[in-house]
Amino acid sequence: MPWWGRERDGIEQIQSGGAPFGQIRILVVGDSGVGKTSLVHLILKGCSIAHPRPTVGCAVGVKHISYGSASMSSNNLKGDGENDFFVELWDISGHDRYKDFRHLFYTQINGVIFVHDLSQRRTKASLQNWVAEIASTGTFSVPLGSGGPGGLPVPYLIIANKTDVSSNQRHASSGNLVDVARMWVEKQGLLPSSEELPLIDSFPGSSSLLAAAKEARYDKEAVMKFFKQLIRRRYFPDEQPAPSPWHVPPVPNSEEHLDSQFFSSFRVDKPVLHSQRTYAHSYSFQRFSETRSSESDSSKLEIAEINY
Ligand SMILES: Nc1nc2c(ncn2[C@@H]2O[C@H](COP(=O)(O)OP(=O)(O)OP(=O)(O)O)[C@@H](O)[C@H]2O)c(=O)[nH]1
Repeated sequence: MPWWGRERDGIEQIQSGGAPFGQIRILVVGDSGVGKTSLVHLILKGCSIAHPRPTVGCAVGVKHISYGSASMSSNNLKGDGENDFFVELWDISGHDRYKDFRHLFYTQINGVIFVHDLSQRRTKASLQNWVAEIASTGTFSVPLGSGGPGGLPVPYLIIANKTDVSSNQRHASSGNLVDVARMWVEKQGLLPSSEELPLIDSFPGSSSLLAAAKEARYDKEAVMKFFKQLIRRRYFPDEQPAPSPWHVPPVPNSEEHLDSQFFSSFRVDKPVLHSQRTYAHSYSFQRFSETRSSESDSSKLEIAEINY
């Protein structure tokens, strides 16, 4: 079958004219007001949003990125080994009024970005509730075989926001989180040297995500790596890095475990993106329903599966 006619796991057919090769879906969740919409706007547009409105239900933004794969090098449209993908960012309202039906948006998830507000400690603690809610009601694309922390079977990223209004908390808590995150990646052998890993203690100085965006000096590389990892997992599983021989410490439901996924540096990337629209559509995909004995399986999650 010719490459442009191949369909696998929802891959969109490629047509001459630049239709995307495929798409991945990422939920952006966290309590109301932590800054999810601001973050999505920043990722999509490369600039801050002055007065974000509270999200009604869910808003979907789409980022268009290129991904290069060895298997595409000889037959891709561009001829340069890269093809285009859509990254859907599903910005879920954190307001309680949507609690009863927001699970309708948890369909065919490839990854999750959790956002919390450093000035509101409870927003970090409540990430566990978000994990549990998504794990128990969501359907997942390319789920991890053994389940993940809290039963969440897809890779995730945690972003701490509002460092400007909580510089004390930031310094008290995030430094060692970044160390742990760096250690993870280095042990994975994913990066030849730590210089290539943009894991710094949040934004430079005491600036916030918004301030950093205003000054156009935020580092988005970690987020882009996350996106590309999800593309690879879905469309090029044969190109996954070799599994790591070591595992996540057995703390699947603890805050510390979530902390260890704290990647918070950003850098400006060319804003290619574009559409943001209100989404009020529910799908009826098959639910992911793998049976797992969560505690033991979760504790053995391969780092390679959930890290960059
Ligand atoms: N000081 C500061 N304020 C921020 C930052 N990020 C977002 N905000 C503000 O926080 C408020 C809430 O931001 P949103 O992006 O709407 O938060 P949300 O998580 O999408 O909220 P919901 O739609 O209710 O779930 C807005 O007034 C933002 O301007 C930041 O880094 N620092």
